[in-house]
Amino acid sequence: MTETIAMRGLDETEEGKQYAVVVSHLTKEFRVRYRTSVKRRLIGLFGGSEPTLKRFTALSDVSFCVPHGQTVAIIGRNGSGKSTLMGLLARVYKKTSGEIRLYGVDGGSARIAPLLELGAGFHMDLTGEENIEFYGAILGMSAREMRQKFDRIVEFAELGDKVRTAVRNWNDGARLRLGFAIAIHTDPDILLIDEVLAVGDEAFQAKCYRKVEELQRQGKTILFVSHDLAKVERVAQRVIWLMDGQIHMDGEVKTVLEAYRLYSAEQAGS
Ligand SMILES: Nc1ncnc2c1ncn2[C@@H]1O[C@H](COP(=O)(O)OP(=O)(O)OP(=O)(O)O)[C@@H](O)[C@H]1O
Repeated sequence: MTETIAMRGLDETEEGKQYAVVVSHLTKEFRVRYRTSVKRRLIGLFGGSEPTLKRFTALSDVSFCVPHGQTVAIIGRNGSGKSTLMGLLARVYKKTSGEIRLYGVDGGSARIAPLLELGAGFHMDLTGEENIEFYGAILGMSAREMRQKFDRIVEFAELGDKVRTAVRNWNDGARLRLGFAIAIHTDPDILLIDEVLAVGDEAFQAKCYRKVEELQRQGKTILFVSHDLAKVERVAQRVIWLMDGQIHMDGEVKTVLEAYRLYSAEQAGS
C-alpha cells in the first residue's frame, strides 16, 4: 500500500478516521563527516586535510499507511533504515523531505509511546520513581493519570526497592522493564517498539508480548522492529521489509517472511 489517501485527493479528516499512520515519500539524509584518510593526511602535511561532509540517504521515498488497530513489523538487514524510520515516526529525527501524519482513533492528534532506545527519555540521575513522573509527563500523562497508574507501572516493571535508586546504576533489563511499563500505561494510540524487547529475559519478554496482544485487542496501532522472525510471525498482522532505505516488500506476514527467509538464506550462502 504505497499510495496514501492524500495522494488520492481525500482530506485529512477522512484520512485520520481510517489511518493511524500515513507516511508519504519520506526521505531522510544524514550528513556524515568523513575524516581524510591517514595517507592523505600524511600527504596533507604538504597541503589541506579538512574532513569532508557527505550526505548519506538512510531512507528514500518511503510511503505506506497503517489503518487504526493494525500491528506492523518492520524487518530488514542491519542498516536498512528500520531505526531511522522509527526515529522519524517518534519525531526524534527531522525528516529531509516527505510527509508523516499520525492520528488518534478519533482522527485527532495521536498519543505516541516510543520505545526506541534503552533508557531514552530517562534522566539517569533520577530514581526509577522520579523517572516515572519525568518520562510519563514527556509522554503526555497528566498528574492525575500518573497518580492513578503509578502503582501499576511499578508493579509491571518488577523492580522492587530498586525503583527508589538512580537509573544510572541499573542494568539494561531493569531499564527496559521500566521503559516498557511506562510506555504501555500512557494509553497510547500508537506504540513504537524498536527491538529493545530483545534485551529482556525470557519471562519478561513473554509478559511484554502478552501485553502487546492485550493492546492489540484494545485496538491500538503498533509498529515494531524485530530480527526475531518467530515473534514477527506471532504478533504482526503485516510486514514491511526495508532494503537499502526503501520498501522492498509490504504485505501479508506469511508471504513477506517467506521471501525474506529465502533472501537471507541466499545472502548467507553467497
Ligand atoms: N545519526 C546518523 N548519522 C549518520 N548515519 C546514520 C545515523 N543513523 C543511522 N545512520 C545510517 O543510516 C543507515 C540506516 O541505519 P538504521 O539504524 O536505520 O538501520 P537499521 O535497519 O535499524 O539497522 P539495525 O538492524 O542494525 O538496527 C545505516 O547505514 C546507518 O549507518
